[in-house]
Amino acid sequence: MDREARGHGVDRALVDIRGVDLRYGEGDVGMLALQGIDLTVQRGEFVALVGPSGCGKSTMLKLISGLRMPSAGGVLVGGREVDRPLKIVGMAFQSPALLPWRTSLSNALLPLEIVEPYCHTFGRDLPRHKERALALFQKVGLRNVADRFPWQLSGGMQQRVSLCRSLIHEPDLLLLDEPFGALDAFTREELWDTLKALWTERRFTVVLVTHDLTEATYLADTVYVFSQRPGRIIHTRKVPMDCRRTAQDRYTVRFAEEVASLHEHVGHAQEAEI
Ligand SMILES: Nc1ncnc2c1ncn2[C@@H]1O[C@H](COP(=O)(O)OP(=O)(O)OP(=O)(O)O)[C@@H](O)[C@H]1O
Repeated sequence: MDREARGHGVDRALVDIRGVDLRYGEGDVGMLALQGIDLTVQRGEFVALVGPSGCGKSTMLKLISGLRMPSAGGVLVGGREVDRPLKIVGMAFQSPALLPWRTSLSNALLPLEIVEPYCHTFGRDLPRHKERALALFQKVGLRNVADRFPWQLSGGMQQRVSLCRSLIHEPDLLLLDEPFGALDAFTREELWDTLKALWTERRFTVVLVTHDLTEATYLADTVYVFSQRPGRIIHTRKVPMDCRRTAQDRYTVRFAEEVASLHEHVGHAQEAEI
């Protein structure tokens, strides 16, 4: 497809997934996890992937980050075919997975120690990196925890450190796999606003996997609903920004209708034959 045919929108795409199938394993023991996926994420867009358990949402993140290659079709990130794990990606998961022997600050700095090009000058740039990490800590509501170890922090604090770690190298693309799934409702909602504020300020591109339709509606510009395995996109929903600007918007009829509509589509996905 030439540039004209792809149109202006696709030219701004950071992630462009075309006709992708992904199969785990070979032959009779192989299993088709994703089928015929076409999905474009624009630069600065916030996208959520929802759908039944096992429909291939996390597999989508593995494809985008280059941890898995498609069995058919192609994945472009920043206009380049993804053929190896990407460096421009930040990732956070349901488990914060912090290293217990490192302090919070040292955990947050980890990507700078191992990701190119930062790793080459890590020692020299450490004071500057620390300053940046502490500023990020402030932004996500972490105070006086830099020298504490993960086991001295609450789950919510650990997840905030994990969020800082995923953003410290200023990635273009943030991939989030149910990062708030294990938190209590109050902390989870606080972190939605933390993430929203960071995204509004920095406009990185986000792909969020979640089971929480309120979370998807509140945070994402576009929500993709996946079918049961093999995962296909069965519904694409643009969420109007004016119904999700502030936490109070979540209690409006308009917002509730958005969530209810998504719920219906996920319900159809769950009922559908495999
Ligand atoms: N490394 C792997 N090898 C074989 N099968 C796998 C592998 N990883 C995932 N699968 C299978 O692929 C399918 C999709 O898994 P995936 O984790 O992407 O789903 P998901 O939608 O993220 O699920 P959940 O919502 O439960 O986290 C599942 O059936 C899973 O068992």
